[in-house]
Amino acid sequence: MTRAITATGLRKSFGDKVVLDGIDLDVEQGTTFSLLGPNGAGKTTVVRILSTLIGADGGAVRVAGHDLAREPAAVRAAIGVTGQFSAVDNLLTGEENLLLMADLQHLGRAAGQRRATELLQLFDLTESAGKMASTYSGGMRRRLDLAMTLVGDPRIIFLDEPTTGLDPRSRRTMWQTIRRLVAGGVTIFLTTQYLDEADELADRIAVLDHGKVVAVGTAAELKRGIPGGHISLQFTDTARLDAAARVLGAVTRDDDALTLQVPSDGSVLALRTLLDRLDRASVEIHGLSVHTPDLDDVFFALTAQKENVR
Ligand SMILES: Nc1ncnc2c1ncn2[C@@H]1O[C@H](COP(=O)(O)OP(=O)(O)OP(=O)(O)O)[C@@H](O)[C@H]1O
Repeated sequence: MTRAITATGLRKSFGDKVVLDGIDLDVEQGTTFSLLGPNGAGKTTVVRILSTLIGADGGAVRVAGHDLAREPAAVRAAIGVTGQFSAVDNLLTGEENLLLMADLQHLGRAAGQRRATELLQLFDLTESAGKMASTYSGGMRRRLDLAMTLVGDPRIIFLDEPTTGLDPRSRRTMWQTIRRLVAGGVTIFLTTQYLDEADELADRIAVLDHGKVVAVGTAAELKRGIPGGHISLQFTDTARLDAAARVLGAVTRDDDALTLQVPSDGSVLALRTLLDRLDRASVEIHGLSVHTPDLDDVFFALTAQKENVR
């Protein structure tokens, strides 16, 4: 697999505040990579460095095959960036915003117009193309913002919290757009605070906390890597609860709710073994639920409670 982005030992401080403390990242071409982390963990700082907006204090970075320190212009030509704050000019129409972007990228009048028309269609903005951007909803503005990023047909796109503030329907539309781009071979570097978004879109996820990558892998690998899976059993009375606790040994019990929690890897085998043991001891259960760790559990297990503002 070809690498779209590699970063090794990336470091950045603002004054005496260490924001990135030697992080490594590795993103394959044509995939979605998500950087997760609490507020202030350093996600935007990573995006700003990888997209040449600010310099790093140390480390080596290659983007689209180019050394970031030596060939920033070549990196800039290969990437698109949409930040947390919209680049849309409110005093222009949607189409004019796209044409302005095409002009800035020296696309030429005819090619620029073609690209603008194409992107307006792709982002479902054709009908509102002639309206002032100030009249657009938040979701339309986000779509226009992303369309503007795509004018130069970048192969690597940095999306810094692209769905913050969007309603559920607009988020879904943005997710579909991102999937379509990746299907077309584009690499997406996505920062988000929404765990479901990373779970839904990312091929690989890195969790950033206090300037360090504390875990990296697929969502499934991250979930397997933390404890938290358990089977919860419910009983009709304390006698049965006591009997089950004796049979099963190391359990967490909640007498008020008449439940026991048994650690489990979530496999069918673990469930069957547990039920067999209760069966053999003739202990009847009233209800049962299996809890496998989700990305929320991963996030809470891996990131510190203390806010990342130092
Ligand atoms: N230009 C700057 N000068 C000083 N400190 C900065 C600067 N930019 C970022 N920081 C600090 O660096 C840390 C990381 O900020 P960053 O914006 O990268 O975090 P983040 O993970 O993107 O957070 P959020 O999820 O809130 O956007 C924060 O403590 C922030 O205050």
